[in-house]
Amino acid sequence: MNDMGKALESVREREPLVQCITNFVTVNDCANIILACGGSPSMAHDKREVEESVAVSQALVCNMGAIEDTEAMILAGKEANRRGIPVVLDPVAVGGTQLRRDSAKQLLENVKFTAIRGNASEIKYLAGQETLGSGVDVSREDAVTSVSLLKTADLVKNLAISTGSVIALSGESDIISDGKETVILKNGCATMSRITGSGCMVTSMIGAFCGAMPDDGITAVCSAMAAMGIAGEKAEADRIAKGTGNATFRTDLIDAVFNMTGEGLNKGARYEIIR
Ligand SMILES: Nc1ncnc2c1ncn2[C@@H]1O[C@H](COP(=O)(O)OP(=O)(O)OP(=O)(O)O)[C@@H](O)[C@H]1O
Ligand SMILES: Cc1ncsc1CCO
Ligand SMILES: [Mg+2]
Repeated sequence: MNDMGKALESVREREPLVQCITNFVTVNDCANIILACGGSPSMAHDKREVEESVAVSQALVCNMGAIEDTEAMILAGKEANRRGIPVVLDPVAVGGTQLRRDSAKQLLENVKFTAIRGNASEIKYLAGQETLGSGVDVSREDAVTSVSLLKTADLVKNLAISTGSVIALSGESDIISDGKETVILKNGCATMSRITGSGCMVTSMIGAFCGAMPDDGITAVCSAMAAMGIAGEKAEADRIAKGTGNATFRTDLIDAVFNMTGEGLNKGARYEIIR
């Protein structure tokens, strides 16, 4: 993995246009977090225009939250693959319903993803494990503990090898692997799971970072996830100081990404690399 601070600086220099086909719940937050880290968002999602739209972008983000856009995601994903534009997948609630299981299968069969980011229930489902998560949040039983951390890191690494994608499993610790390097990131705070969309937002940021550095997926994904975690810690300190709740936390989280520097990212990142 290369320098995270430089990765953030390169997003700000290159201002990648990030085409997102995402859900109506968190779409505005995703657009604003892309702007906060230095990218430029486009949320066009109609199948009649996505190929044209992705052709002028530096990255594509496909988020399964609202599910109705699978056809548009495949059209856009294939076009991005043809052009060598990185594609990022957020498999929201993938194991939860037959429709989502089928959509994910179709997406993975038709599109090569640079990175896939999901919570433990979602990533474990993609790795072929039975999971208990049925909604968009991780189930208590799937959440990674200190006991299951290393075993889960193996699962993430193996999924990276079998898909050829950088896999990021988010949670109290984030586990990220490209099959060669596996990184455990320890930033963030529990309040991040008390707002909707912290996952969708970090996946959108991964899109921006991959757009700025398409040839260094592991650095792009780790840097975006560390930036999000550090921003969560800043927003949590603000929340405690002000006595506010999750609505203000969401705003403070986006502000903290906006105000983050490369140096702040390097100083704040807490991680270990397992080989
Ligand atoms: N308990 C926690 N401690 C530290 N960081 C956390 C915790 N829970 C979540 N996070 C952070 O929050 C972000 C979102 O991760 P999470 O696993 O909650 O995604 P998600 O379930 O897909 O969210 P959503 O679908 O609501 O957008 C990640 O950056 C992750 O590191
Ligand atoms: C709550 C919710 N429902 C569908 S998508 C979404 C956003 C978090 O994944
Ligand atoms: Mg999610």
